[in-house]
Amino acid sequence: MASQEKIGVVGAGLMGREIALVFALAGYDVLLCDRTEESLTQAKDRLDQIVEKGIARGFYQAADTVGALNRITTTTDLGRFKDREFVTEAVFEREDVKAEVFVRLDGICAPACVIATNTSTIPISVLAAHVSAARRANFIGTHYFSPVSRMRLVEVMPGFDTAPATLELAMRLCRAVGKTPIAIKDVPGFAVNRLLHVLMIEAVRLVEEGVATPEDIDTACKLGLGHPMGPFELMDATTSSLCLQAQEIMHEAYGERFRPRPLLKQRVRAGLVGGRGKPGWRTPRPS
Ligand SMILES: C[C@H](O)CC(=O)SCCNC(=O)CCNC(=O)[C@H](O)C(C)(C)COP(=O)(O)OP(=O)(O)OC[C@H]1O[C@@H](n2cnc3c(N)ncnc32)[C@H](O)[C@@H]1OP(=O)(O)O
Repeated sequence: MASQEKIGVVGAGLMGREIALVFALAGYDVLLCDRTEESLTQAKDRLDQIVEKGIARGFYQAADTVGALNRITTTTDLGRFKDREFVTEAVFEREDVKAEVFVRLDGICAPACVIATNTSTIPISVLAAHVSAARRANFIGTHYFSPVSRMRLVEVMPGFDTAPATLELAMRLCRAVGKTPIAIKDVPGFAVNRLLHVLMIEAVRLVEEGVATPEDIDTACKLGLGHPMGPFELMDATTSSLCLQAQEIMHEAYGERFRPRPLLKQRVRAGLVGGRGKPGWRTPRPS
């Protein structure tokens, strides 16, 4: 078998840790970096849970998962990325936070290393401006969907200066880890988030107008449209704060049709954002 690329993932949160897992399950050697040992331990615990559940449900063979988990090395030292050949950034969805990571990676990684970003809304060419002109040929967007271990789509976006070989490599690696990549033009929100947030904004508007409850709207989407989860369950799973951020970026880019609803803004300011253990639209406040 031809030697596989050495993979790096920066950010061990909801997306990064599972991106690391899918590469490791496909046999790749993965280095996963985050700022603190605590977040790395949390990530490993969560991956253990995902794998355990996956084995019980017949998605994975127990023997394969032991090897896969062993193929993920964790570190808080980005300096160790100098031997990596394909690095995916999956840190907080803010340009300044991502920019800091790109500047550092650009200085550490070999010239041939490809840097991919898992941004969901920020244009790739805007993020590519934070690496050197030479690196921009090796810079690309690969947008995974949550939960990454289960969702098969990856949107792949070349920026203005991305080389065709970088696009080919990204598409090949996505397929090698069992995903279905689609090549998308580099616009804010790409394709999926533009579709998703139109639905989410209208769902919140229905609640504001008292037309239906979040629970009934989720039921409507599941039983009437065949969606696996309703928009409020999905906002809770991905967090309302991340949804608001995405809508703000797309509102700035496209105007009125993505203006975040006042109720969503108010709930985020009140801390009702969802996510694990936090109250959301459908997850109750602790009594
Ligand atoms: C934010 C980004 O830019 C864009 C996005 O990622 S948008 C999100 C797109 N994702 C979706 O629409 C996923 C919708 N969900 C599904 O299709 C189904 O739940 C599924 C196929 C993932 C799993 O189905 P199924 O196995 O029947 O459900 P279930 O076992 O209950 O769910 C698996 C786990 O994934 C979690 N989950 C489901 N969707 C999630 C999501 N979008 N984000 C985070 N967690 C999610 C569930 O809470 C559950 O967690 P647990 O293992 O701790 O209990």
